[in-house]
Amino acid sequence: MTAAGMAVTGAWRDGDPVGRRRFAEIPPMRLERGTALPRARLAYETWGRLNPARDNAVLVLHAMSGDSHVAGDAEPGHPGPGWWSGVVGPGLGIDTDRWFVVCPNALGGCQGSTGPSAPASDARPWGSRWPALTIRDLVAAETAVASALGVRSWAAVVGGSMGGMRALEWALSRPEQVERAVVLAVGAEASADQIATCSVQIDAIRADPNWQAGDYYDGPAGPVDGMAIARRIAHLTYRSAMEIDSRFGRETRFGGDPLSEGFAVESWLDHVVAGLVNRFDAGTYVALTEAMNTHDIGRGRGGAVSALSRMRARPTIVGVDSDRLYPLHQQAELAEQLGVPLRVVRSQRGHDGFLVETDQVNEILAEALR
Ligand SMILES: CC(=O)SCCNC(=O)CCNC(=O)[C@H](O)C(C)(C)COP(=O)(O)OP(=O)(O)OC[C@H]1O[C@@H](n2cnc3c(N)ncnc32)[C@H](O)[C@@H]1OP(=O)(O)O
Ligand SMILES: N[C@@H](CCO)C(=O)O
Repeated sequence: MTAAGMAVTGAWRDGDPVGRRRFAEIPPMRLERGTALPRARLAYETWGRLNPARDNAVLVLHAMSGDSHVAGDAEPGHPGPGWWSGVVGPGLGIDTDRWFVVCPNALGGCQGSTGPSAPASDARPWGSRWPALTIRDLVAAETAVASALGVRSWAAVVGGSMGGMRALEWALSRPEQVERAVVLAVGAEASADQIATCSVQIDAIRADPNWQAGDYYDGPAGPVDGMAIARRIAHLTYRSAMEIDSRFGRETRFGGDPLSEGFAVESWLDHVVAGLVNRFDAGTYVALTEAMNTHDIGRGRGGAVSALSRMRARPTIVGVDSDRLYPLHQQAELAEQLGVPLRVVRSQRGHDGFLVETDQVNEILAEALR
């Protein structure tokens, strides 16, 4: 299970290939907890064209480990294809022949946006000095991208999981700027179960001696073992027990003796976790996971029901029937409170169903954007 030999941080660094990323400067901002964030930027990518009326812009928001590369092939700076390349593109659910699609890397991220691995004013990584964020801070930062592009309002804000948290917050905090909100695989607030699951992941990273209180960037090794454990925990919550059991059963690593070589499911976890650890920064993992724990659309708004009653955007609420992390009843409650039908993705793939069930997601998105 050792992650020895992995990179200290998978964060994007100045000098790495920029690819199609562009950058929006964020003016100094006051974070929700009162801390000042002096200077920051968001990396973003766009597809399609903003029309002369500037009314065809769609903001797509990624989940915790995603980035700005929502569509297209692998390219310099992005070793894999876009994380929703089956959903965003010409003729797809978010049709880039019609829509001007914008996808920013979240504040606190590690793929070009300012986050713990990025240089602070003294040119050293923020590390332990990085301020705690809320989901509302992420949304406040994203307004800089709209300003940079001259987008006054979004025809739609679309996101799943942590992206869905931000889509909800965009619609509630800036109602005049969001015409449609498409919210997938999330609820109105982080539940105790979700907070607990996130907290043990943070604990695993912080318990790694190479975490160094968040100031590991100059050291020989980052907290790769802690992050590998965190991602194992997370990945299991992203998939369903039914899928894992039916895919792997008691199959062994190499088809031989289970008493000597262990199980195929362990080898799968090793593989998917190594991918994440190599491309992602532990400081960002902690910062964004903590931000997800703050998710609560009702905070300061008289509770979730009161908040939702003020929604002006046309909502589409989508859940995955086998999601054990953000279970379907949470989307059912959102849909009921908003008075819209719940859209259900049928899948064995659990929470990740919103990423992989592209046919169903395309159909729902095409309808939501019609
Ligand atoms: C909205 C967002 O922004 S999220 C951002 C995108 N998310 C991520 O990138 C998170 C990490 N990735 C994932 O969670 C997943 O890859 C998904 C959800 C995107 C796609 O899931 P799937 O295609 O079902 O991948 P799955 O979990 O089956 O893993 C397949 C990999 O495991 C490997 N694998 C399968 N069985 C085994 C095994 N027994 N031993 C070792 N490796 C195995 C496959 O070869 C494949 O490898 P590859 O990805 O290098 O080609
Ligand atoms: N697999 C996705 C789902 C999280 O919601 C991710 O890693 O971001």
